[in-house]
Amino acid sequence: MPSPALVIEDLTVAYSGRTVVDHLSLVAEAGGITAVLGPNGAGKTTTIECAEGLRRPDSGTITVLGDAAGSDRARSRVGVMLQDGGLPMARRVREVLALAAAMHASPLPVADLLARLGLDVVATTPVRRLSGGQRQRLALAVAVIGRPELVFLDEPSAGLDPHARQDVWELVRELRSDGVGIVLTTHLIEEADALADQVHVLVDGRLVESGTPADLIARHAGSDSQRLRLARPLSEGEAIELRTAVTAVGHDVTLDADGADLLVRGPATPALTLAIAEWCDRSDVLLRSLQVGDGTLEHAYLTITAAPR
Ligand SMILES: Nc1ncnc2c1ncn2[C@@H]1O[C@H](COP(=O)(O)OP(=O)(O)OP(=O)(O)O)[C@@H](O)[C@H]1O
Repeated sequence: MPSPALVIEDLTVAYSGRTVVDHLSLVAEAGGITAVLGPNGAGKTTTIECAEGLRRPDSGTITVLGDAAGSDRARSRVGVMLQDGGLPMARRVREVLALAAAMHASPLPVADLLARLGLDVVATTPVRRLSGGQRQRLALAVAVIGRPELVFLDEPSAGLDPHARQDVWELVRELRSDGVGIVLTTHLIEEADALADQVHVLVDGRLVESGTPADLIARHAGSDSQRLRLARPLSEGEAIELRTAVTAVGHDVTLDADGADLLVRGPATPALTLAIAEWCDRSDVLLRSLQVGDGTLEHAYLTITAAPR
């Protein structure tokens, strides 16, 4: 078995005395797609920046392709998707990619990459005139042009339209079939489900769950929870009323309300479904969907991140 692409051991990072990554250990296999998930502020970007060698940890060790993170050898074999700030705004798209290609011994052909990511139509456009999604795709192109062995992608399809997202997913899958390891962060659970071989979930700087998407679904999206999606977020008063309505009909039923997405934990029964529907009718709230033990990664993710710690 090849050695892992990334090994993080006991990583701790604090900002002004506040610990944001807390004794974190995780492994990303070579040639696979590893997704790092977690709520806003969980420490994902901080962790990835340490692995990229862009941020110095307070303690812990990170090994990238067998070398210390941030070492010249590790950097030369890794591709990093820079956010907007990293792109030269005055340069034209093709020029940016040509410059990036010139820094590598055996780069991918610039024209091919432009076409694959739908950037050929803006090849002569200055970066500052690109849309958010086009900049995102250019940043991805810069990350992969040097044929890296491991690529770090921070929210690779954030802000992309559905077609552009499919193009990015296709490129990521092609990289994997070429044996490239990919570590990505995302808030799109659908993206992790579509791409990831392994998923790690961070909450408050700690690793709280790891496994394949199927493992996580089996462990956390059983029939003992139901997910509701409402047409609008509930007020605090409405959330209390709905909580009262569902707990009145079931033993051990609890409700987590976060915006318009709600998680009802407890045995699914027809009485519970009726209580939810009746409450929606009384309160004039449209129920967009109700999934019972739906077996999706999103359901598992919501259960994992809602659990009290
Ligand atoms: N340079 C910094 N100085 C101080 N605090 C920081 C700095 N960078 C990040 N933080 C804090 O560290 C915590 C973790 O941030 P980080 O960006 O790693 O989280 P994240 O999981 O990537 O979040 P998001 O999903 O919102 O991008 C947050 O509370 C953030 O406010």
